[in-house]
Amino acid sequence: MTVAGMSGVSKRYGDFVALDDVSLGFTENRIHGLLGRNGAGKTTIMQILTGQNFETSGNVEVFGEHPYENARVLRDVCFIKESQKYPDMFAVHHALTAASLVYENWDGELAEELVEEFALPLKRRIRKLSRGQMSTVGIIIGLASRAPLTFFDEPYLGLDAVARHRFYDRLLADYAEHPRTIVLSTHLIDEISDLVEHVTLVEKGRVLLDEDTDELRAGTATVTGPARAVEEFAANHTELHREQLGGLLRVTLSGALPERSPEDLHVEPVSLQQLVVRTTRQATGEQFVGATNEKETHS
Ligand SMILES: Nc1ncnc2c1ncn2[C@@H]1O[C@H](COP(=O)(O)OP(=O)(O)OP(=O)(O)O)[C@@H](O)[C@H]1O
Repeated sequence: MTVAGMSGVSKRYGDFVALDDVSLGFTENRIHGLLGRNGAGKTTIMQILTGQNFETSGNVEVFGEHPYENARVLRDVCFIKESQKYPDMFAVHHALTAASLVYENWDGELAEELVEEFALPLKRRIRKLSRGQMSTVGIIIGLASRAPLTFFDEPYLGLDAVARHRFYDRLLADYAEHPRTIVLSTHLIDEISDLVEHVTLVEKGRVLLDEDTDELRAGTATVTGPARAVEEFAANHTELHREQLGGLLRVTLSGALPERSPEDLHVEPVSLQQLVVRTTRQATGEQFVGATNEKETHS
């Protein structure tokens, strides 16, 4: 069941089109990855779904209703973002107390455990916190709120790799015990590729991919071999990427791939990071020649 979605949504700021006919849905009790380059429109999508912004046209529904100024909907929604503002005098414990009053599923014990685990100074004023500590406040609120619909918009800024992985582990463990709908927007695709069950990729205000992670992986492969054999295999598939390696050709393909491939071809899975980069390049018509120009991280 879709708990939050939009269909045919556009968002304009003056002449600028931030969202262009976007249709997507976030399914109940799933971890979703909302991916895309800087300025793609991810935050705008999350703002609209959390009633903090308004679509120019199209339909938006969260728990069956429009979220804007809708207390009934918004009490079940938690939006964690880097730019969260707190009153000047607020210390960390004030922020946690405020959150405990807002979210009816708030788990105070979990919040306490996380404060200890992330070594967060409870009495320190929020404006004195380091960037990573600020992110930790958001992560703790996002997890302990147990809101049926939780958005994390790049929740890790300033956090070191150990703390980020602690967050992913905690998120997964808590989600296993208390399933809910979680939308994670991030640029660190490799780090979350085993976490997200569904991927929505946006680019320049349009949706490029909206698919379950398993299906995406199953429907994509990199095929390497003698050029003619690869060309034959590649016919009738969408080509995301092509590299010539001397006499060999390597292509990344998407679409229903045959279960068996000819013996002279080497077929490898594609990481989510590669898939996202290649799909985005293909959609934007960016051409990269040869392997040396590839600045991708491989997982
Ligand atoms: N209030 C505004 N007025 C004008 N343009 C805006 C406004 N808010 C956002 N935009 C533009 O809309 C586009 C989408 O922005 P958005 O913040 O949704 O991107 P994003 O995918 O979250 O990017 P990032 O990964 O860099 O955070 C950007 O080009 C941004 O500059």
